[in-house]
This record gives sequence, C-alpha cells and structure tokens, in this order.
Amino acid sequence: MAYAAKEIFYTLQGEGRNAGRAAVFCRFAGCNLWSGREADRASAVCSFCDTDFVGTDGLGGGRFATASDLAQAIAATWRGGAAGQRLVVLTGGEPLLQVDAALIAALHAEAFEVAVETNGTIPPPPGLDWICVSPKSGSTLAVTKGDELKLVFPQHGTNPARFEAMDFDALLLQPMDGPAREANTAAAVAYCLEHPRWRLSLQTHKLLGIP
Ligand SMILES: C[S@@+](CC[C@H](N)C(=O)[O-])C[C@H]1O[C@@H](n2cnc3c(N)ncnc32)[C@H](O)[C@@H]1O
Ligand SMILES: Nc1nc2[nH]cc(C(=O)O)c2c(=O)[nH]1
Ligand code: SF4
Ligand SMILES: [Mg+2]
Repeated sequence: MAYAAKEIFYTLQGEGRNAGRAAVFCRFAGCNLWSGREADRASAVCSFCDTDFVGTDGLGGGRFATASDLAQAIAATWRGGAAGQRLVVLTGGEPLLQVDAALIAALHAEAFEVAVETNGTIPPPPGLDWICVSPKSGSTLAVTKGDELKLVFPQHGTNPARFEAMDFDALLLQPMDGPAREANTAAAVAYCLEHPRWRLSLQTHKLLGIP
C-alpha cells in the first residue's frame, strides 16, 4: 500500500511519558475527525487541532509507494547514530488510517521502536511498541487499552473519570492549546492535584520553540 506523509522530522518527543526522548516524527496526511480546512473546523468532530496535516508538502513529506520506501526515509531522518535507541512516532492527522503491519515490520527492520499517537477511533494493527490514545469528545472510542491515555483538557462532554477503568498504564491530562491555554493549564493542574491518578502532560516542544 502507498503512504502519504505531510512531513518527516527529527526532534524530541514533547508530550506524554516519553517527553524528552529523541524521535523521528512521521506525520501522516489526513484525519477522520476533521478535513484540516479552516472552513470546516467549527463543524468538525475534533475542532481544537493544533496541526496542519493536509497534503504532502512539508519538510520530508511525500508519497511513498511501499512500506520499505517510507521506512528508509524515516531511517535517513534519524540523527542519533547507529547505537542509539531509535524511536519513531507515527502521528498525523490520524496515523491509523494508513499504518499497517507491513510498515511496522519495515520500521522494526530499520531498528526502530514504533510509537503511535492516535485519536483511538480505529483499532491499531498488531506490533506497535507504544500506543498513545487521545480521545475526542463526540467520537466513538475503539481503543480502550494502551501505554498511555492523553486527554486534551478540558473537553466539553468528557469527564476524565470515564477512562479510569480502561487498561492504560498512564493517565495524562494535556491542557488544550488555543486562546484559553492559560486557564486550561490551571484547570488541568487543579484536576491532577485532586485526582492523583492523573498526571500533567505539557507540550514541552512549544515551550522550547522546537518542532
Ligand atoms: C495532532 S494529534 C495527531 C494524532 C491523532 N490524530 C490524535 O489526535 O491523537 C497529536 C496530539 O496533539 C494533541 N492536540 C491536538 N490539538 C491540541 C491542542 N489544541 N492542545 C493540546 N493538544 C492538542 C492531540 O490530542 C494528540 O494527542
Ligand atoms: N516535539 C513534538 N512532540 C510531539 N508529540 C506529539 C506530537 C504530535 O503532533 O503528534 C508532537 C509534535 O508535533 N512535536
Ligand atoms: S483527531 Fe488528531 S489530527 Fe485529527 S483533528 Fe483531532 S487532534 Fe487533529
Ligand atoms: Mg503536535
């Protein structure tokens, strides 16, 4: 199968339990919860997205005919040397519209640990090494287990408590970026203080000014 990537870049994972770790990010084009067009944002299921995932015109982006072609492009973007703990984060857009067993196998053959950032509406293929699910109000959650659940907070119509019985190793609140970022951060801090199963996830790459 062919793959469409908006961009492929090397940076530090900014969010979640792997924050601070060097990784190649592969941002797949397209999402099932928003078209990516500003004109559609207000009516989208997910309306707070901070990301441009339309097209294949970003740094390192393009169309890749085979899993091996994409894995090689990702490997060529890694700058941590041969001995490093290679990590790739598959994100988007919604990566699980495109990620399949062939791509995971090709990335493992290039010695990558394979992490995914998903909205949780599409069951993942087997073989992923790290699954981060970030549920969206108004969508149906299909993925109820994984390594971390990272809820953008607050979201109208979503009480974090509903995720506590699911099978995630870590529960994280990430303040919603946008015009109310400061108030959302204060609300997330207050929630974590009162509900210690939840930890704060800051978007540290934005604080640092790195991609
Ligand atoms: C752009 S999404 C791509 C992956 C996938 N579609 C998802 O939503 O999980 C990457 C991460 O950014 C988070 N995110 C998106 N917009 C955000 C915002 N305005 N503030 C905080 N986090 C945001 C998402 O919830 C997700 O955890
Ligand atoms: N540094 C950095 N860390 C990230 N973690 C998740 C991201 C995403 O957009 O999926 C992201 C991103 O865009 N940049
Ligand atoms: S599901 Fe993810 S990529 Fe899609 S619009 Fe929401 S935050 Fe953006
Ligand atoms: Mg991002």
